[in-house]
Amino acid sequence: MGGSKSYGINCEQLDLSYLGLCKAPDHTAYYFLNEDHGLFTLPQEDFNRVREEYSHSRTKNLQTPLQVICKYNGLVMAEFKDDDNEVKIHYLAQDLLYPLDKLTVNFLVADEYEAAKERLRKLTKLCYGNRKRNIAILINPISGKQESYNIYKTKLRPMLKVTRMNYKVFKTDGPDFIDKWVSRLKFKQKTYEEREETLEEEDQESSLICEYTDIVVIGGDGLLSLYLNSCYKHHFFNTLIKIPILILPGGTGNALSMDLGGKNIFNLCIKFLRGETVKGDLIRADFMTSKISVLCTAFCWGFVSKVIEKSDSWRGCLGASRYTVCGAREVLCAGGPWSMRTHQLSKIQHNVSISEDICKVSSTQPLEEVKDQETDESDNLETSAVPIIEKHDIKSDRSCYTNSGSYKLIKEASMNGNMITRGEFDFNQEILQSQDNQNMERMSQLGAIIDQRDEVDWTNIDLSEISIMVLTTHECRRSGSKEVFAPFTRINDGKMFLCGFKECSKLEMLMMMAKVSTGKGNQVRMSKYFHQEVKQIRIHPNSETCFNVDGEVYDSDEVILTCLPGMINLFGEPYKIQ
Ligand SMILES: Nc1ncnc2c1ncn2[C@@H]1O[C@H](COP(=O)(O)OP(=O)(O)OP(=O)(O)O)[C@@H](O)[C@H]1O
Repeated sequence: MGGSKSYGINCEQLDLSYLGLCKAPDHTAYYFLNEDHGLFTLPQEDFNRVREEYSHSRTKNLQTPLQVICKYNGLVMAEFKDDDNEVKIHYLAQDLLYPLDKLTVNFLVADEYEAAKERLRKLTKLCYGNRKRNIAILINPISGKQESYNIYKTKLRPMLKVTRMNYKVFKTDGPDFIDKWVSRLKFKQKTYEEREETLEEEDQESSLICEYTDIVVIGGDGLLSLYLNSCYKHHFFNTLIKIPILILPGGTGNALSMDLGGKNIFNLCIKFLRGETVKGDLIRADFMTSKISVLCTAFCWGFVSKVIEKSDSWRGCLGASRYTVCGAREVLCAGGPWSMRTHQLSKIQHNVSISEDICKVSSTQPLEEVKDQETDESDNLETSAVPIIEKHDIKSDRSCYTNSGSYKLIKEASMNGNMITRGEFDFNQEILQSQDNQNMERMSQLGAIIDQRDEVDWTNIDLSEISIMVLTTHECRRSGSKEVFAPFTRINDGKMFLCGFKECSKLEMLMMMAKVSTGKGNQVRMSKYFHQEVKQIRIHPNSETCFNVDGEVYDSDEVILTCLPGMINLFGEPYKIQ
């Protein structure tokens, strides 16, 4: 048994009625379960003294320290063997050296076993609820240091196994994988009971549920971005975007995962098991030409974009430090003396405008077109192109799906509170009939109204004195370092910020980069750093520069970027603002 810690517990906090008592296999210790403190233990010789102490103490302060095995939130799951009166408790050890540990206790008395079982069931239900989950795990094997699969195998999988959740694992085999995978997702209509739970959601699309209840992305920000953008193009974006996402840091930068507690993967997994989510902000990018996309991390151009583009070829040899090394090189190696102004390197010449208030903007491509292209393309795809590498199906229920790929749907309707019809109909036909309504609804929900692009009051920002500019909705931490770029904003604050460095010399630029890398947020106090909250910005690129959208390189094009507050559900918890 690893990782026990000793500390005294104030008896005022202990409700002894919640305590369970069981004997250790070697009869030398007693174990307690408590909703506030989790699982703790006491040597046998101390037990009677503590009980005495408790019953006589007026202050209810225990002098004898208890050994805490795991805090309440570290309790993962319990297994029961009725024949042997045995309980196996899986928990997170506190030293995290061997994080997932287990304790097996055999009860000598059947009644005690039954009582402990009851308490453990209650505790784990409090922890994880009763929600039936079917989890899709998407792994990018080439991202970052190629650790994604290992993260799954050593950290997430053990927890999923003991909690007996249904899950399927998919390994990406190239850049197109996610798009194909999303286009093949299956949906079914909510049952009568499921719809009862969400009475307010009565429209066609809200009554659908995806085959997966949770998505786990193990890779970098690029992989998450690919997933979100594939969802964005899907017919049922409104349904897909509600599916909560866990991002485990398998990539290089892992900015969003780091901001949600990804530094401690075990704690993040526990939050995932317990269903602890936050509403995250997204950015919608409307490009003048064909592409419409959503961003979850940052939109960069100029210097930053150039560094990210160049550093991609250094992926193999430098790993996570490629951005820092490449950034420093860009500043230092471009011609000219030390006093040279860095804006000459970055060549930011865009016009940027900020709208006065939250306004609706135009969509440059009718969404029907996007959707039709997708449908045509996905029809030609082979299902076998999506490799399932692992499947863990506790209670497989595929009765709703037919083998043909199109699937049947059991429709339940009610009249006077009773279910009166139960028939099957072709779901694809229904999709065709409802396409127009869905797209209008979806666009209005996203704040996109066609042909109002020029009705917005735009204010120009003078870029002549700016060296670096980034648009983001969260802190932008980096794994493998302490770096924090925008320490004043959080993924769930409903805000989007334009931030960066004003024109500075090479030396000042390097100093600023050094401040960012300490992670203390001191750059914010420097006069050359700026940040400004914006609802929407428009960029007119007038040079041959590229954009960087969540780490992926895009050709530059006129674009309007709009904040979509609270659009996604993400597992984890952002850092508290100091
Ligand atoms: N199997 C694969 N083979 C080749 N490329 C892939 C594969 N799977 C995904 N990709 C591509 O890998 C790119 C990078 O992915 P990802 O964001 O996961 O890692 P990263 O760039 O190392 O991390 P970060 O974005 O945090 O810096 C994406 O553009 C994606 O299209």
